[in-house]
Amino acid sequence: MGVAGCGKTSVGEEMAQRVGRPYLDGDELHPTANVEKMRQGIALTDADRWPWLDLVAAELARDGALIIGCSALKRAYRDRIRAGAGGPVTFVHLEGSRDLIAARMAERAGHYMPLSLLDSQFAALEPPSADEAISVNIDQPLNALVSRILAELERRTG
Ligand SMILES: Nc1ncnc2c1ncn2[C@@H]1O[C@H](COP(=O)(O)OP(=O)(O)OP(=O)(O)O)[C@@H](O)[C@H]1O
Ligand SMILES: O=C(O)[C@H](O)[C@@H](O)[C@H](O)[C@H](O)CO
Repeated sequence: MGVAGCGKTSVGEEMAQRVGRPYLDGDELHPTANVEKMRQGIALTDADRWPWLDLVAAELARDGALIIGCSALKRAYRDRIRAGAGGPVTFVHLEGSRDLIAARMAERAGHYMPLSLLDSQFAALEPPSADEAISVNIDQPLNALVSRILAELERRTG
């Protein structure tokens, strides 16, 4: 979880490869209207996000081993996913500064999400506390970042 451009896809795909689990990008579950809104530089509302969050939860209910990338910016969104998943969900927050994420988004080509929406992403973000999620700083190479997450998951779940 985390704001646009924080690394959900990159980290999720790398984690999936390392642990041999499937990865699904939450972006693929957005209704077309949501994608069109974002493409036009209009931030999603709660009403836009609820049906999408329910699809994310349904995927987790279908496969509890799934690694899924989802912004899950607000506490209520995470609660909705937990409730719909019907089993334990571990959130990993990819934390980074606005400047670092803006720089990475500016370099990324071919994505519908415009840099202009980044401030609205940070405005909506309710960072999870330590008892709600694992938080990792994204200012490190991808491999190190994924190793840190896997070590923390191992420490928590054994
Ligand atoms: N640890 C890292 N170090 C350097 N670059 C990174 C790292 N993680 C991701 N990136 C780069 O940052 C950009 C954003 O990453 P990515 O697309 O994975 O983020 P995202 O959270 O999935 O974005 P969105 O939610 O907008 O789809 C990409 O160009 C990616 O290659
Ligand atoms: O909740 C939201 O506003 C959206 O999910 C966005 O975060 C994007 O889907 C994603 O991050 C792509 O950039």
